[in-house]
Amino acid sequence: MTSGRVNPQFRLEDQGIEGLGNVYYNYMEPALIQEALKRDEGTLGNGGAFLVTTGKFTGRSPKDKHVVKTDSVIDTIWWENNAAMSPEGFDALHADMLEHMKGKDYFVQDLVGGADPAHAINVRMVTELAWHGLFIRTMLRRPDREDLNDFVSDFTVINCPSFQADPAKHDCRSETVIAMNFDKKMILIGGTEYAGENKKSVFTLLNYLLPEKGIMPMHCSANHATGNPVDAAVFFGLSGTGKTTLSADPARTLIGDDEHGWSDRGTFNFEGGCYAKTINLNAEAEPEIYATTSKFGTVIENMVFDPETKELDFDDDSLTANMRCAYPLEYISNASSSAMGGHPKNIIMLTCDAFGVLPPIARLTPAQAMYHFLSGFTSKVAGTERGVTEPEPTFSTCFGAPFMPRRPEAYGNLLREKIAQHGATCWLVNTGWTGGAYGIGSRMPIKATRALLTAALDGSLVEAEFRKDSNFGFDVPVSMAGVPEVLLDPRRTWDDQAAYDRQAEKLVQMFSENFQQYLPYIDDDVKAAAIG
Ligand SMILES: Nc1ncnc2c1ncn2[C@@H]1O[C@H](COP(=O)(O)OP(=O)(O)O)[C@@H](O)[C@H]1O
Ligand SMILES: C=C(OP(=O)(O)O)C(=O)O
Ligand SMILES: [Mn+2]
Repeated sequence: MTSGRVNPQFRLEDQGIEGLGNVYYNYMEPALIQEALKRDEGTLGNGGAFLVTTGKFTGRSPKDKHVVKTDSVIDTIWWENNAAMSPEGFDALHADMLEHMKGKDYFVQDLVGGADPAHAINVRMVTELAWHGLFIRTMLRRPDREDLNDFVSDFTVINCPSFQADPAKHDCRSETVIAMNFDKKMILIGGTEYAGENKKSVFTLLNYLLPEKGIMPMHCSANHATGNPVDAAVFFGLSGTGKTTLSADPARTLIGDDEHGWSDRGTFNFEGGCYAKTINLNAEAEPEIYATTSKFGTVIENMVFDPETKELDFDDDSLTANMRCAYPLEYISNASSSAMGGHPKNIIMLTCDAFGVLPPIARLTPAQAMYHFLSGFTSKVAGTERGVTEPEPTFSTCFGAPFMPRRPEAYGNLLREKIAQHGATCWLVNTGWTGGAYGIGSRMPIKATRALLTAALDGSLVEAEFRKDSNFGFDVPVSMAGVPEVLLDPRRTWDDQAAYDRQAEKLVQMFSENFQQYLPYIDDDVKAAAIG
């Protein structure tokens, strides 16, 4: 049996996917929730939210992500960062997955990645779980119902959590697999229920496709001054650094919380929804995000709740610290309906410094911005990747290495050209530790980060007095209304200032060692901005 709305010329059979049980094409939210409940995939929460747990996998499995080594991509993929899979391994995986799918029900969502129609791609998501259908429908962009009648996908993603890969046969690392085949225009996901893999696969795909069109794909959130889309800002950052939290600013209009493109026309969201962390989510501090957790269709992943009242426990991280809610952009009252904005006037690079060395904000020259973008210094935050249980310092180039199929310079050079062309002001913002390293100090108060960002974005911060940081060479404001002055000078926040100096020296050394790999690829001005 098949039901729902689909292009009659582009059914699963037309893609060689046959022998399934029931196929549900483009079911809308209430119908997906009904099917998910029927299958006991989760439970209904307050306001019609849908609550699920994902078992063993509650974060991404970056080591299980593979790119298929076909001739057409052999010279463009950054193989040091992307595990290869042989075409033969992929074909075996594909065949075995299709066999495994036989007789089982599947959900198909025909969706769009990219809010700017000029640069959008059609993505068909085929999911074993009804709630994965609901998740990805929430997260990507939903075409008009009528447009489904002639929808043909550019790429197809099949997500089958009950499938277990065989490393010997499928040329992968474990039973969990995310395999991207750019020639066959297909992504196969197996052995994990963590919903984030769905959206980050599409992101990785766009990160591959868009640079060829001169579009800079960015792991960033974005917003603009309310009433003035031309005054846009982007916030780069690896998972857990504050993209979602800091872009939801009541004083500004939200463009998106995680993945954007920068074209000749300005910034555009790839997605139509947000995916926020709910750990310690607080109604006073984050009222808008908090409110989405009791709205219809919000997908709530791995949160502990009271079975009688369905009340959520925001402090209980016993399932994972990476508990999440996924909701459509419209659930944030000041979200942009077009999900587009102008060329970024300000570029923020968020870093979660677990060493407590970096200042809460620093102004970067364009060369320093390029240096920090390529370096991507930050921490992996607990729960976001399998095996990470406490903040783990890392250099994640482009602030999103796990999602970058091309070499870092491909993205770095595009960003650099665009910064030069549009005269963006760049900032490095530490949302990590202050008053000592992780274990001694504390996380930067969100209030201070917000106050500094507000001043950066409204133009008042550039007027402040700055000091040149002797370790890192960037400009740090000396004082700012609403922010305790001591906070601006991390050395003074430490009890033991000699210990600060030692830690800073160590970090400078780490930057310098990490950057060696980029020296052959960069210009002299960026070399001059290098640290150490
Ligand atoms: N100074 C700060 N700035 C931003 N986030 C902070 C700060 N201090 C603590 N946090 C917490 O860190 C987490 C940031 O996560 P999130 O905004 O989801 O990051 P991302 O979207 O980049 O993955 C949130 O749980 C937030 O409450
Ligand atoms: C969905 C994710 O992204 P982020 O934490 O950057 O929002 C993830 O890393 O799994
Ligand atoms: Mn986020």
